[in-house]
Amino acid sequence: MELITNVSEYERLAKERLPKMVYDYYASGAEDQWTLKENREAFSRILFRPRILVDVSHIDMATNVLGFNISMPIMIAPSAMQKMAHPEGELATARAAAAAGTAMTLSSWATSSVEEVNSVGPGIRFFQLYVGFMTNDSGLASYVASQVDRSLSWKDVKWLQTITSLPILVKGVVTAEDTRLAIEYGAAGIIVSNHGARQLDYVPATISCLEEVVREAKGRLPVFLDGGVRRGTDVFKALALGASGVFIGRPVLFSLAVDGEAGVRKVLQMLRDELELTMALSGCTSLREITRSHVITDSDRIPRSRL
Ligand SMILES: Cc1cc2nc3c(=O)[nH]c(=O)nc-3n(C[C@H](O)[C@H](O)[C@H](O)COP(=O)(O)O)c2cc1C
Repeated sequence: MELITNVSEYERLAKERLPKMVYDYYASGAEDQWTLKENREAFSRILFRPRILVDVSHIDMATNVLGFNISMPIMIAPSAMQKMAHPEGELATARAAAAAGTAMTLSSWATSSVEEVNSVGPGIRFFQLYVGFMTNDSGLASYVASQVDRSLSWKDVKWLQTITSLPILVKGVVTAEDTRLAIEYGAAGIIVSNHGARQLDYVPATISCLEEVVREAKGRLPVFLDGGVRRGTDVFKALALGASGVFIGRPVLFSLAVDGEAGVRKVLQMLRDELELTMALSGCTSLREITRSHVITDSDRIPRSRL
């Protein structure tokens, strides 16, 4: 096995190993793939304003999501059909997430059932009811998945609350308008996501939409982000712009394809190590200490006279 030193290397290795059709299904984005590229590039335009001479000998990355303690603010997004990447599919992902002490999400198009995934042992798991909605219960999720279809609307967020007391996260919010609606319809949290740039091309990168959503949310509900997170520095940037945590998608599929459970464990460990280093070099000892003033974005660079 080649020595792997960063998350993106798994994509290259997965490309060599996977049937072309499977690789293309995992890797591609919609149409011109502008948003796919932008999800990464927008991160690279955000720069740091590090602080020095802070005692960073102890760094705490633990956090709490909807009442669940997790070891770090990095979780696993739902992605369909993981058995095309590795025979153990979602079960390997569940084991790796549990070992890392973080949460995973089971896609509504998973190749393992809720019961199978739960049988690997305890772990923090979100279950997707349909693209856009997730809850954190097991038994109910499969029931609800069979009830909802493409006519899903905001009213269904309310309806879901009549059949479960579990918190519902709404995924795919990228505007202030939808943030307002998510709050109005009782969402417990929001995931800023463009579904890995696989749906509408030419939507902005998720990291570029994050502040608009965070500003509108005003702390009334937690805001998470996914899309293009490949480095610990990306995680730090998302937290600095107000995210409560991030989810990763393709890195899980690619590392699963290359090395199964061990690959996914390694991805989580590398991101954890990189986030820890970024915090140390920025002068932050806990997630709370990561603030907006630790980064500079495109919008900060627009001269005041033009605003
Ligand atoms: C092959 C593939 C399948 C996916 N399937 C689902 C899915 O079933 N449900 C869903 O909400 N999101 C799905 N997603 C989107 C991911 O949950 C996540 O939003 C996205 O991959 C994050 O971006 P990243 O891959 O750049 O990390 C899928 C993504 C990929 C790459």
